[in-house]
Amino acid sequence: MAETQAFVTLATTDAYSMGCLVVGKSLRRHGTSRKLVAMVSPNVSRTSRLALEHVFDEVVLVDVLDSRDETHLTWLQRPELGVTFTKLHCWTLTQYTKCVFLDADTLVLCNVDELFEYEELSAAPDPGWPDCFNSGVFVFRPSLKTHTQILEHAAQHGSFDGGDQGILNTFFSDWAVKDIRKHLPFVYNLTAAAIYTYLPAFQQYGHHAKIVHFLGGTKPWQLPYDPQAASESSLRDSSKNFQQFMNLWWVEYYSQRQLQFKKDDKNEDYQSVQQLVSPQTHQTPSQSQKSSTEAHHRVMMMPSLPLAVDSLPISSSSSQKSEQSESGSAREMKNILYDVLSGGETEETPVVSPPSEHTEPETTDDTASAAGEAAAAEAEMDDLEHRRMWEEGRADYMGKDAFDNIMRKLDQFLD
Ligand SMILES: O=c1ccn([C@@H]2O[C@H](COP(=O)(O)OP(=O)(O)O[C@H]3O[C@H](CO)[C@@H](O)[C@H](O)[C@H]3O)[C@@H](O)[C@H]2O)c(=O)[nH]1
Ligand SMILES: [Mn+2]
Repeated sequence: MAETQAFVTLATTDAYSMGCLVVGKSLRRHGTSRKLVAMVSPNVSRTSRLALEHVFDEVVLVDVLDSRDETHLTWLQRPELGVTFTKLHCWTLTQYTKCVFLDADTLVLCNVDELFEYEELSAAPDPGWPDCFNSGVFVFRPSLKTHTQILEHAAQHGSFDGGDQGILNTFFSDWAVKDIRKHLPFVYNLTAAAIYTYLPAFQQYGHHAKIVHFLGGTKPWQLPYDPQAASESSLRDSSKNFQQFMNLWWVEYYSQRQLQFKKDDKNEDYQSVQQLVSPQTHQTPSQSQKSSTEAHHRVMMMPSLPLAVDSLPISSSSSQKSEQSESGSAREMKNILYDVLSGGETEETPVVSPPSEHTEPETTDDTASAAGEAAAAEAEMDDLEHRRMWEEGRADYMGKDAFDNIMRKLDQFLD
C-alpha cells in the first residue's frame, strides 16, 4: 500500500529546485516510508535534476502550463504564478494511488506520513481567506479523468487568483463546508503570515508545527542565512520566529543527510552533484569551503554565505563519517546533528548511550551528595528524553532547540 503512495513536489526553475531539495531532504530526515517524486519542467538544468535524483525516487519531466492570466495575477501582485498551473499535472502520476503535494517552499519538521490517512481533496485553510484552502499542501488521488476535468474547468472558468490555488478552490468548491475531515490542521501548512497576524496563537501552538510554508514573494533561497538576525533582541518576536524557520531551512539545505545514493551512481556528475546536495562530503573542510562556494555560485546563484554555514560542522569532523554513511551503516543525519548540538561528540559516542556509561562516578568521593546525584540523574533523563524526541523528529523548536540555542552550539563547535 505504502509503495503506491508518494509525496510530490514541483520545480520549474533551478531556484525552486533548491526548495525541492529541502522538501525531499526534510522528508527523508524524518523517516518517511513513502516514495518521493519531484516534477520538473524541461528548462530545469541537468545539474539540478541530477541533484534531485539523489534525494527523490522519481524525477518526472512535465510540460509547463501557464495560465497567462495577467489581470488576476496582477491583483495578486505575483506575475510569476501563472506557471503554478503546472502543479495540476500531479494528477497524471497514476502509478500512485494516493499522494501528498508539497510546495517547493515548504519545510517538513517531523514525520507527516499520517497525511495519507486523509482523502482527496484535503488541505489546510488559507490564512488570507480561511474558507479557501491553501494549495501548498494537499492530499489527492492521481487520476487522468480528474486531471482532464480540472484542465477543462480551468479553460472554462479561469482562476480567480491566476494561480493553481484559485482553480483548485473553485473545482473542489465544497471544501469549506462539506466534510470537516478534509480540513487539514493548520500545523501542516504553517505560514509566516500566521506568525505575523496572530502571534499569541503561534506562541501557544507553534511548537506543534509539522510543516512550515514560506508562502509569499520572498523565499528562503533568496535570503542569506543570517544567524545574527535570529538572535537580535531588537527584532519583533514575529520576525525572529520567522527568521528561525528561515535559518532552519538553510541548515536542512546544507545538511548531509544519510543520502540513499543509488549505488550504481558512478557517472561523471556524481562528485559535483554530491557537493551540490551535501557540499562537504568528500573533502577536507578547507577544500570544501572553496568548491562548495564555487559550485553554488555557478549552479544555484546563491547569495554568499558566512563561514558558519559554509562549513557547518555536520560533516567537518572527518571524511570517515561520510564513507560510513555510504556503506549504509551510519547513523541518521539527525543523530550527527544532535551530537554536534549536544556537545560536539560526533564519532565515538554511541547513538544512545546506556545511562550507566554516563553516570559512572569519577571517584568514590564520599562527599558526593545524594541530592547532587539525583539532580545529575534527572538531567540525564532529561537529555535522554530530549534525544529521543529529537530522533523521533519532535525537536523542540520553540524551546531547547530554538535556533538561538542551535546557533550558539554550532558556533561553540566551530571555535
Ligand atoms: O516559478 C515558479 C513558481 C512556482 N513554482 C512551483 O509552484 C509552487 C507554488 O508557488 P509559490 O511561489 O510557492 O506560491 P505561494 O507563495 O505559496 O502562493 C500561493 O499561491 C499559489 C498560486 O495560486 C499557490 O500555488 C500556492 O500554493 C499558494 O500558497 C512552488 O512552491 C513551486 O513548487 C515553480 O516551480 N516555479
Ligand atoms: Mn508556496
